[in-house]
Amino acid sequence: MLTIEHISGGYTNKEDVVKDINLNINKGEIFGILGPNGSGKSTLLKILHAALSSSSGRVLLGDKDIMDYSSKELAKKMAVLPQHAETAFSYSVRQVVELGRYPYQKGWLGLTTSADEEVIHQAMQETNVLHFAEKSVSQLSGGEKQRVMLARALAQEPDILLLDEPTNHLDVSFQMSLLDTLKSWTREKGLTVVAVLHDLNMASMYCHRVLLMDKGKEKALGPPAKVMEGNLLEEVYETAITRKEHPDVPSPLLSLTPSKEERSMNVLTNIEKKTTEEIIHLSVPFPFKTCSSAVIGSGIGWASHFVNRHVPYDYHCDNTEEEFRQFLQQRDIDDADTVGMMTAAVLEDAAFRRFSTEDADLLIMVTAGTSNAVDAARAHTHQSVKETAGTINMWVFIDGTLPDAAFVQALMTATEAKAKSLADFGIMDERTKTIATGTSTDSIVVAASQQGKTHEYGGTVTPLGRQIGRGVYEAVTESLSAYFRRKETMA
Ligand SMILES: Nc1ncnc2c1ncn2[C@@H]1O[C@H](COP(=O)(O)OP(=O)(O)OP(=O)(O)O)[C@@H](O)[C@H]1O
Repeated sequence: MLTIEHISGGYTNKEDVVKDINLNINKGEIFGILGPNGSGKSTLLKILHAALSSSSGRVLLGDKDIMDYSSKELAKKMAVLPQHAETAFSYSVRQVVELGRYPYQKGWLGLTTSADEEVIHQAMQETNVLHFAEKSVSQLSGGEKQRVMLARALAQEPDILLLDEPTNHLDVSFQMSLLDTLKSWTREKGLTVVAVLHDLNMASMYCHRVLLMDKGKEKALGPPAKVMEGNLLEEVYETAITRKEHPDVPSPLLSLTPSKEERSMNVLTNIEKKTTEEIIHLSVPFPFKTCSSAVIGSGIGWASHFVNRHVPYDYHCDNTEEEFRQFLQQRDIDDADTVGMMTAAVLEDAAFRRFSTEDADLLIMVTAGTSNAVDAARAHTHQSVKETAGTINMWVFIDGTLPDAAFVQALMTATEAKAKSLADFGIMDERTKTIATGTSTDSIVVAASQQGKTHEYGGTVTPLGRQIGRGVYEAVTESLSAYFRRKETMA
């Protein structure tokens, strides 16, 4: 629909600002133009709608060069929402939107027909500006003005909508609703949208394809999943950008990383530890990145407090998480900054391991009880029973930087080491009469300072994994020994 053939251009004869851009934009596509400040995005957009002529190359709309269209003809095909939309301040919202119909009006009087009125009404409805249609544009907020200008562009009934940073005055809710609306117009009306966007995540979520510009040239072109590669973006934007995957849709999610403050040395040696009959509470001086199955703070997150709470065997609560949050709040522990677990094991029997070697700097804590011992391989053969709070809880703190894969590998290594300890004790799943691999309510957190040494991997034979495997095995074994001793004494 829009063919851009080797376009170069700029503002003076000296140097082109846009250099040799060559691409096609398809009907019904949302096409994003990305790039740092001054990379030529707005200039390219101006060339696309003939507001600026190119020094070489050409832009075809259909089969025809855009320079061969009259301005009225072009305005019927293409509407533009510029970066700094000039508004006639004494005009009402309705009058501004009416200006969008000028390409269709005949004669210098420019009378609007009832068909025009209908289009104007619809454009105002779709941009949600109808309720202030009679208000002066000068009385509107930046975001409201933006919507009015969009309504004016829509009133042109264009095939292509060119937008220069359309979301820059809009709050997140309006940004999403604008882009959702544009997306539905591309599907329902076959509208084509070309938008300069600064927000990489919006571009990732809404654009079919993006052009990443750098110093006037194409740096990358294609679907967001291909173009939005962390290293490429870091190179172009000269800033630390991390790519993750969006939790709900298959689009990359880009996050910026502020420069990190100087952190404390020997953080695991100076960790604050408080143990009572009721809780083990460890605090680190700054939040650690956590990957956990705990009651509080499960999943991936950040936490500075780690709580292992003793509860009776018959502990029962309909809303365990809520009750636990209240428990923490009553003790002045910030529940939003905590990974919290429960156990029926006696906290005095907790086992700690601390290794600070060239390979890794880590601290491990384990409490263990085996009343719900289960063989994971055969659990399917018996009905689940009511779980009591007998549990193996494991904390693995690492002073180091772990990518996500290393977190997952560390979890695997720790779990395997725990299972080995149970096997060495010959702990049985009472229902299947086979060796148990854990208990049905076990919990784990791997917490990393995300400073200093990077551990790319945490598998069993990696430098980090070896220490985790050894430490967890030893700590589970020590804690289980104490548990059995206690049981024997009580018997
Ligand atoms: N009217 C103008 N006259 C002369 N030079 C201009 C003009 N407009 C822009 N430029 C220059 O052209 C270059 C590209 O500007 P352009 O506005 O296209 O960048 P951009 O990628 O849209 O930037 P931003 O993200 O800051 O909006 C810049 O160096 C800018 O100074």
